[in-house]
Amino acid sequence: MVSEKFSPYISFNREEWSRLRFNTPLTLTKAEIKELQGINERLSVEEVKEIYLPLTRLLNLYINASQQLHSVTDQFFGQATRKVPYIIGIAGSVAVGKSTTSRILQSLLSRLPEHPKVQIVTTDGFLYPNQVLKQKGLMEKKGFPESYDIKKLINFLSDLKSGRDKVSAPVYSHFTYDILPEEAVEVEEADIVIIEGINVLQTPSSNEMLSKIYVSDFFDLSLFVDAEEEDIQRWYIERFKILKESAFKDPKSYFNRYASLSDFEAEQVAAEIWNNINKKNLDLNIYPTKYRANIIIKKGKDHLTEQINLRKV
Ligand SMILES: Nc1ncnc2c1ncn2[C@@H]1O[C@H](COP(=O)(O)OP(=O)(O)O)[C@@H](O)[C@H]1O
Ligand SMILES: CC(C)(COP(=O)(O)O)[C@@H](O)C(=O)NCCC(=O)O
Repeated sequence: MVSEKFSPYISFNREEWSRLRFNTPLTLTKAEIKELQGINERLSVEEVKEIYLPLTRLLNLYINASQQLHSVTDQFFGQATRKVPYIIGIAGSVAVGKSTTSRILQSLLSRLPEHPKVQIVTTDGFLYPNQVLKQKGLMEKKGFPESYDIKKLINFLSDLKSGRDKVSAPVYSHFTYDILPEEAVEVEEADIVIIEGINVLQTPSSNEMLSKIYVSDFFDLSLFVDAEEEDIQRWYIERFKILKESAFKDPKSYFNRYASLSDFEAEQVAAEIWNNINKKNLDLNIYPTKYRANIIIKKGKDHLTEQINLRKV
């Protein structure tokens, strides 16, 4: 816990934060609101207006400031350096809403007057394939730090920040529950890249201090999506039940064996996976990274943001 008095963060409740929208030039037409709801049909329009528009305004100011810094550095060198993307890291538990947050920000940031190209890369693509996880005895530890090829992720970020025009990342499928060996996501001439994943604020454990480089060293800004554990568990179980009625029904789905479960049985199975894997990972490896973030978004029971903490320095 960071004590209020000495906290490096300024805290805003929902109302205080929503006032910071001021006159953000972003207005949302009905069509745009519809498009945003396509990201997540349960997303409330108030949440977008009161939380995400002020956040977009702040990110825009940060991005502009970083571009100015880039241009004074060029002046100092007396020559133009290569343009590099602005990188935003988004961390938080499994099922806390990282993908939803990333997609809302992608949509709003790409509407800024400069129309930046915004791409999302999820770090699950850097998990070892199931075959390797099985060999290492890590199938029950998917998402734990040791289940990721962090060197590969660091190399990817390093290529991105060194100004390469085109960088590719591996792809993970929640449907097959494995890496898709034939697929890759290309990041090409992006202005902003959102790196989303449970592990993005983690530091190497002392026995793997081979590299002193952290994933977050490549971030211009980081966000932690936070909520109470009991709420996240509920969202995890709800999502599992929705998947049981949709994706799991496909015989090719990894979880097809769960498609015929009753709702009650599905709740038991999801709670078991949550408690044995994701909750342990949250307590051990994810919550402890929260105060490394520049911005902490704390959501309440119904996914509505209750508090935003903004790092002062
Ligand atoms: N802002 C939101 N409003 C309503 N529902 C949300 C919101 N964010 C996430 N959810 C729901 O919570 C669950 C987890 O969200 P998701 O973005 O998939 O999490 P993560 O990427 O962290 O695993 C999903 O069922 C999603 O629909
Ligand atoms: C692949 C993940 C580690 C990544 O989490 P995400 O980025 O989707 O929040 C997670 O979805 C996962 O598979 N955890 C293992 C236990 C489970 O099946 O939920």
